[in-house]
Amino acid sequence: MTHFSFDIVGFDLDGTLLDTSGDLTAAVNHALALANRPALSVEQVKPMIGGGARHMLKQGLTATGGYDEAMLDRLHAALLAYYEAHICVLTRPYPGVIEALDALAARGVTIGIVTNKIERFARTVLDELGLTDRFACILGGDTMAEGKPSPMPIHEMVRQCAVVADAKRAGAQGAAPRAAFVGDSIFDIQAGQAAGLPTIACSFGFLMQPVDELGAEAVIDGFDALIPALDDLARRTAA
Ligand SMILES: O=C(O)COP(=O)(O)O
Ligand SMILES: [Mg+2]
Repeated sequence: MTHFSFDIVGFDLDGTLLDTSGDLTAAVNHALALANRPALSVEQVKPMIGGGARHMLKQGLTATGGYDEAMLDRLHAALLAYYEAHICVLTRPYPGVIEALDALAARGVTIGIVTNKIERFARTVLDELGLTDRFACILGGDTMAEGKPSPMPIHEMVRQCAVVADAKRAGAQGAAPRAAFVGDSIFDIQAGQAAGLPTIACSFGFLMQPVDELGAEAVIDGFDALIPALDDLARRTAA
């Protein structure tokens, strides 16, 4: 008999649930072109994603000749305007995401999102893909006073998901709901661990360094591995 013992699973968005690299690369290249910089490839941009759009643009400008703050402010605004207008052209869920979210829902697991994307943009992409209603909460980089790697938005995600999880587990009062966090960047793993959650790293995401160096409690190579990894992690981290 297997009891699925995480009540709450939090997910990062970019590079974890969704491959947003094509649309983010187009937005960076739009900003770089305004500064007469050469375009970057999707593979060059991927490791620049995960710390929010401004972080990504800084990296793009550094890779193509440097920047000053005034230039960064101007191009950041242009990047966001372009991205908002072209936010879901190439963006798709990774293979197996829908099936994995269905399986979690069937098990009564409450799921939330903590991304460093602007919350409004995260909601727009998820709306366009018809996924918004699956999540008990969607927290962006601008939702709380601090974004990942701060544990602040992870704590808030757990707090909001727990309200839903507790309502589902009406008979199981007393024990706090158990939560895990799934992400692709060092910011995700640091934020999750700082909030006291076991973490799972996605090897297919926008890695800033080799996945084994992230220090996550588990690694998955695809969404077909998510449920077994969560089951295993729940067993290993049971009190
Ligand atoms: O860098 C971003 O814009 C968002 O990245 P995240 O969804 O991986 O947190
Ligand atoms: Mg990410």
